[in-house]
Amino acid sequence: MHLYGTQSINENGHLTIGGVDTADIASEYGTPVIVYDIALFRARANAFKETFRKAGIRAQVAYASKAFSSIAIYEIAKEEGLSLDVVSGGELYTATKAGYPRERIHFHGNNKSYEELEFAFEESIGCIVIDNFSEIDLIKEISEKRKQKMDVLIRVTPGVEAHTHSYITTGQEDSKFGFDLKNGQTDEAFLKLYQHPYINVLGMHCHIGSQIFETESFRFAAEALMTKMITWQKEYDFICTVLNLGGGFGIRYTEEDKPLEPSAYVKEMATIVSSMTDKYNYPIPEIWIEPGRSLVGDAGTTLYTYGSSKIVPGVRTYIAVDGGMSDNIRPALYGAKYTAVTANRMNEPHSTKVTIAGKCCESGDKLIEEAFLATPVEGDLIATFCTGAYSYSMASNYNRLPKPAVVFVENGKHQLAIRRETYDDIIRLDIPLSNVESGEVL
Ligand SMILES: Cc1ncc(COP(=O)(O)O)c(C=O)c1O
Ligand SMILES: N[C@@H](CCCC[NH3+])C(=O)O
Repeated sequence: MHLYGTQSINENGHLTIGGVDTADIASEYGTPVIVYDIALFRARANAFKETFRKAGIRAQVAYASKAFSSIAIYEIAKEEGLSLDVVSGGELYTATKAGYPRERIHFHGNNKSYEELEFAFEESIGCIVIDNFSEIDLIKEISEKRKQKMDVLIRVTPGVEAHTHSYITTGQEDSKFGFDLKNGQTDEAFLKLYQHPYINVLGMHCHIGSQIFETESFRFAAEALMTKMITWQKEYDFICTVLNLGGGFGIRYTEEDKPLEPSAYVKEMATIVSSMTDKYNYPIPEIWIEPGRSLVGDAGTTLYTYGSSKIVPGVRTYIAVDGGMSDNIRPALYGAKYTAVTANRMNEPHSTKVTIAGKCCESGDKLIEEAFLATPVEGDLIATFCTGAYSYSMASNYNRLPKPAVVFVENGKHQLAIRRETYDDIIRLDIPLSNVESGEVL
């Protein structure tokens, strides 16, 4: 059994995280509940930052907060000195509520609205990552109207195919994100921007995909972007000061996943950047990265209660838990694999093969097709590991299930970070027809 971060087993045979008994968390906050190991998040953040520091590379590590966005996690990211990647007005708003230093906020998105961009200007954020030609027009319009400067990066698709699930690759040419590097779009975007009085092009950005376990694709991407930067120096005497290579660093969901140390990726990036800058006598740019999953993924554990079961003779035993695809869509959406344990009986052999099903009205609502648990007893506390990234942030109210609570643990203490939704939260936007003035009813 593989435990993550501060996870351990106490004298009662219970799973503990951050020195806190998961059975206590379940009884205090109910289930499902997502528990974040904050010490592990801090360690992961530090590992990236330290690698750059030791290599003597000027860098920014931005937390790609689409993986898990909340005021509390932004507060921790801020404490750790991370920059922040946001992809919507909602994430930006959350960051402002967390008091995030505006100069460290980077704004992404392939269809930022006028209002979202204006919000970014109002907040004087650190940089906007421009994704397409319509956005260039909007940014020009807003910056000229406000007479306000803005730093930008140009997002490009370098034509790199990362080896991962096709839905989570983003760097290939046929992608909805960014300007194509090879067909002239990137140059066209650059020419529209680089002499603008209010727009300051810092450099280029790419993100080639997610859950990547090799460094080669990052090398190809860095090489492709550096080559373009060198061309712009020759042709327009323009120097990019930032090279942003995105996120995508893989984590261990199951034993089949073999994640690399942050240093492996950083070394690869640094090697190619320094060899090309040496060769072409180009000033070394700052390297920015945007890890999401690799900062929060394995720091999150979801606790569920096992309620009912069904045996399909000769086929499988389903055990159903009190959450499902509503709090973790990844198995249904990507066929993502997870591991689980019986958190209240950790010392018992985990040798009973079951399928862990959710409670949504959907046959595909299976969290783990083949899980090995202690012989299941109704009421067991089932923990699924590595649910810190893209679970809560992709959660829904399908079947009008309330979203789970989120609890942070560290050094034997626990703290509610997002309260469990109530039924009233779920109906709060509903407008009963019976409320409508008579005469206007459908
Ligand atoms: C632009 C960008 N940056 C960073 C990330 C974070 O990726 P990951 O969570 O795989 O590190 C994503 C998501 O894939 C992204 O689209
Ligand atoms: N949501 C995806 C990753 C998408 C990353 C954002 N570009 C996942 O769960 O793996």
